[in-house]
Amino acid sequence: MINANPTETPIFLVVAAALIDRDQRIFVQQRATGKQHGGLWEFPGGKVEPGEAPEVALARELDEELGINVAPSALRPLSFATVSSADRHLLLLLYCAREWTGSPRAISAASTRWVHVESLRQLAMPPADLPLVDVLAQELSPIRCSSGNA
Ligand SMILES: Nc1nc2c([nH]c(=O)n2[C@H]2C[C@H](O)[C@@H](COP(=O)(O)OP(=O)(O)OP(=O)(O)O)O2)c(=O)[nH]1
Repeated sequence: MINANPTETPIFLVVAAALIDRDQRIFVQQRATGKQHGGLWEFPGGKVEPGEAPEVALARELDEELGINVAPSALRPLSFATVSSADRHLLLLLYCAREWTGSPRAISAASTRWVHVESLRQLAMPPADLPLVDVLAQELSPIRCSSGNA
């Protein structure tokens, strides 16, 4: 049951990125078994630490999880989703990025894939991600999430 007392239910702020390559494919990774939502596919990212700016947190997570360097200024806000449970309100901020240095590789994830947005719908993802995939599909047709190099 969702806690009705707002003072007792913290916001759990998570940032994630849709990395988009020149073929309009999106990078996703499979969460390791043993973690919450283990085995499901997600956008790379993670928790915002206290005092951290969201874009800085996301750049840090992309470095830690994928070994790539993304300038916080290259992260463009795309959409957000919320999922409330008894102990927290998950607030998931989705950004997109088309520019980074390095090649994304699985450092902590079980597996990784580059997929077109229509194929994203075939993958099992956490509930918060489902509306975000719809927004991503809208953004990619026609291309609105561009940085001029696509
Ligand atoms: N990164 C990411 N997390 C997501 C997505 N969708 C979704 O519900 N989540 C949830 C799953 C987790 O409850 C939370 C992220 O927490 P996490 O534990 O993976 O974050 P983290 O990398 O900072 O954690 P840690 O393993 O370093 O402790 O957000 C998504 O697309 N990407």
